[in-house]
Amino acid sequence: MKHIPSIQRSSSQHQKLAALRQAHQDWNNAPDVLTRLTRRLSTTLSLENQLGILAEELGAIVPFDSFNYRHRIARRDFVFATGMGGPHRCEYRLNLEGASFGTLTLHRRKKFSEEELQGVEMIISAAICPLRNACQYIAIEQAALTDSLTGIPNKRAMDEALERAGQLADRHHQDYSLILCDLDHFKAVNDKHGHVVGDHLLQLAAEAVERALRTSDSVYRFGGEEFAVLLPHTSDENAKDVGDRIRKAVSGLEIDCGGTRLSITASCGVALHSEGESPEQWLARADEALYRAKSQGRDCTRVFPTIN
Ligand SMILES: Nc1nc2c(ncn2[C@@H]2O[C@H](COP(=O)(O)OP(=O)(O)OP(=O)(O)O)[C@@H](O)[C@H]2O)c(=O)[nH]1
Repeated sequence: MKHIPSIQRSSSQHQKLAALRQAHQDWNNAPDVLTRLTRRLSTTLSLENQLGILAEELGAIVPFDSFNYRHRIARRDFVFATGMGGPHRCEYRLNLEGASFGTLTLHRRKKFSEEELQGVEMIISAAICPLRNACQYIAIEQAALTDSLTGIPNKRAMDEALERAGQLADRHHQDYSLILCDLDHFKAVNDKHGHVVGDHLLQLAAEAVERALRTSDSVYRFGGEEFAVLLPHTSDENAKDVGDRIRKAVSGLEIDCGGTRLSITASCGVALHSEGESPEQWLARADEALYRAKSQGRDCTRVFPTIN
C-alpha cells in the first residue's frame, strides 16, 4: 500500500477555508442587483448576450419601453434594440479610460424621474467594464478575419464563409456561385512601379470589386493579387455577368504614376456549387476556370462547366 503523507493544516488555514466557504455562499446567494448583474455579465464575452442581460436587469428596476445600443466596432455598425420607443428618452455615451464603447438609449412613454436616472447610471457603471471587454473581443475577432492592406475579409474569413455557403447550398438546394478574380500581370506592376504603387492598386481594386457587387454578395482577399467573391442565389450564368462587371470596374481604375497613367485588367473564374462537394473541390473548380481565363488571353471570365 502506498503511503500518502498527511498535510498538516494550521488552525488559521481552517479559519481561512471557513471564511472562503462563507464568502462563496454569500456570493452565491447575493440578493443585490449589482453582484448578480456583474456575475451574469462575466459569464459571456458575447456583446449581444451581455446587452440582453443588461436590458433584463435594468428593466427589472427602471422599466422602459425600448432599449437601444449602438457602436461602431472595426468598421461595422453594431446595433442592439429591444421594444418600441416612447417620447421620453435618456441617452448615455459609454466611455472608459478615454475610449468610447457605444451609446445606450432608453425610451419610455412616462418621463424618467431623477431617482430612476441615478439608478440607470449606477447599473451602467457596473456594466461598463464587461461591455468594454466584449467590444474589444469583437474588434480582435474582426482583426483576425480582416486583411490589413485592403480592409476586406481575409482568407481565413473566406474559408469559414465557403464552408457555410456549401452547407446552405446543399440544405436548401439553392444556387451558390464562387468567383475567383486575379489581377493580370501584377508582377510587372510591382517590378516597374514598386510595391507602394502595387499596394495602392490592390486597395483600389478591392474597393472596385466591392462596388461592383450587391450587398448580399461578399468579397475576400484570397491571396496576393487574388480576390474571391461568394454569390448566394446566383447561377453560374449570372455569376459570369458579375465577373464581367468586376473586370470592367477593375479595368476602369487609373492611377497617375509620375506622368504615366497606370491601369490594369483582371481575369475571373466562376464555379457553381455542386451538391455534396467540399469547399476544396468547389475552390479547385473555380481555380480551374480562372486558369482557363488566364491561358485564353486574360481580361476575360470563364465558367467551369456544370453537368446537370
Ligand atoms: N504590391 C503588392 N504585391 C503583391 C502583394 N501580394 C502579392 N503581390 C505580388 O503579386 C505578384 C503576382 O505575380 P504572379 O503570380 O506571377 O502573377 P501575375 O504577374 O499577376 O501574372 P498573371 O496572374 O499570370 O496574370 C507577385 O509579384 C507578388 O509579389 C501585395 O500585398 N502587395
